[in-house]
Amino acid sequence: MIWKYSGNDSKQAGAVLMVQGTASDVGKSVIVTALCRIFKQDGLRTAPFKSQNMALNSYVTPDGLEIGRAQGIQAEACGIPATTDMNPVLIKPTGDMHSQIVVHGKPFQHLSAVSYRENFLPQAKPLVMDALNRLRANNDIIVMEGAGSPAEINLKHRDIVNMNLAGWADAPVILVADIDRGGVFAFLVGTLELLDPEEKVRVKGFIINKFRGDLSLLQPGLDWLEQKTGIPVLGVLPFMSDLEIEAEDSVVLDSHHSRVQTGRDLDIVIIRYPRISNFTDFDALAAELDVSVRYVDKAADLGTPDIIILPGTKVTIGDLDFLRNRGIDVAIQQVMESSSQIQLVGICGGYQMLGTRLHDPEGIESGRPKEAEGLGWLPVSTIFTSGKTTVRVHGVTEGNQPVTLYPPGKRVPVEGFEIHSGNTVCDPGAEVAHLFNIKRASGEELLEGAARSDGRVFGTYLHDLFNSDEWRRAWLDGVRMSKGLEPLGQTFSAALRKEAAFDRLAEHVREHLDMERIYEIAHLVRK
Ligand SMILES: NC(=O)CC[C@H](N)C(=O)O
Repeated sequence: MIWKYSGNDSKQAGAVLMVQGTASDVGKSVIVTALCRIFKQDGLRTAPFKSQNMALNSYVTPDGLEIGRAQGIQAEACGIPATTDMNPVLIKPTGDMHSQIVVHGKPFQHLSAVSYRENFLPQAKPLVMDALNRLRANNDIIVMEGAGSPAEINLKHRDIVNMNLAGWADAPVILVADIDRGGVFAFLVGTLELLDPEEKVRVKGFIINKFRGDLSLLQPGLDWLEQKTGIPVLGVLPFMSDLEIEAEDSVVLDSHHSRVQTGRDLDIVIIRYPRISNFTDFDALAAELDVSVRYVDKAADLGTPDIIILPGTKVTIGDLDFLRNRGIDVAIQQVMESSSQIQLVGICGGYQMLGTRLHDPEGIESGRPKEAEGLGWLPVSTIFTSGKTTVRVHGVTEGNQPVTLYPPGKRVPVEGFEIHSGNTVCDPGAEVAHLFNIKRASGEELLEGAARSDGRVFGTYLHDLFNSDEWRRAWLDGVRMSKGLEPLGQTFSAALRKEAAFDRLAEHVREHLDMERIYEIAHLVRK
């Protein structure tokens, strides 16, 4: 079936449809992901767009630029390579009311919240509109996503991501509310109440998300809502507990991700510091049937895991202070001494922490020059410089690494991406075994990562590493064998699992939303 955009500027452009929410975490990005997959399934060239994203969870585009993770994943749901046009402005909070502002995939400036609002935002309209218009020129529909709530009356006049943007793009808006947290009618009616009349008329439908219960009990409320507002409810989406779609924001770690699974053979602890980056790196581990993953931010909760992982962090020295203030460094030391089987792993910022020293003479990470001693598990040091490496990589395991990590002599393929300002080198006179022989998408080849000779401690810059199926299983099986357990030998394909999750999500959303009406709202007509 062929759909055609019949809107005002239909000659040169694709359709636009915008999803906004009554609050953060109501499920906007998952609904955008679902719509992206549905439109793609229906044969439309589809792209996601979020003008400005605030997140520490990043995605590296095939051309080596950084955008918000959610837009990268949504591009995958659309079946297209991600570009920075899909998220031209990324705000990465570094703490102290400051953020690194990433524009079209490259660090632009470190700005305070006030200076971002007063100096950056007034100039940002052409930047975001050019990006959107490029996407429209090459696609049949752009699924746009708002941020937070469009009714933050104190912020509205400088808005570039909610109703102002909808106005510039003449985009119809669907407003999503989360019924699970309660107050759904007040959220919807209250949001409309706080919009200006010309903003209000942009709202063409509601979606009630995360519903658990009996629809017949909700129906009178929905009828009332439609009557009161004159805006249709496009559907009620039942709560989906096993989404298996990467979450956008680490607030989800407060809920389902931190739930403790028990009775699994391998217990993995991920240290959760305040500026954890790319926490979705560990989703594939959590999906292994013999693994439980726990996020821990207190020394007392460490227990005696089989593997401790220090994940990536936006601010390595700051989060290292956090870890020390909470005694987590000492607790890790004690756990490591309690058994010779436990492994300690660092990813990116976590790898940097495992070393002996961290130098930030220019204040790249937090705006102030800093120096710190590392945890001292690996004889490597890190220096932060203004150049930021953002690149996809692929490679194989190095031949000479400690045999405890993999079957000796076997080269196992790995892939992932790097996002860091720090550069890590071996300390003078020391020796480490490298983990991987990698090739960056930029062409450079290098030996990456470092392992202690007994293989119990290792660190790498590679995010997304655990989605390398054969490597993930070989490593976990090595840990199993060190515990006297049989290797499983079998695993799943993380890539196929992701595809299946997109399709399952799309099916769920199709079943419960009035898609015909949504096509109409987007001015898409069958030809
Ligand atoms: N992604 C990360 O963990 C980044 C680590 C560190 N903040 C750096 O920029 O080098």
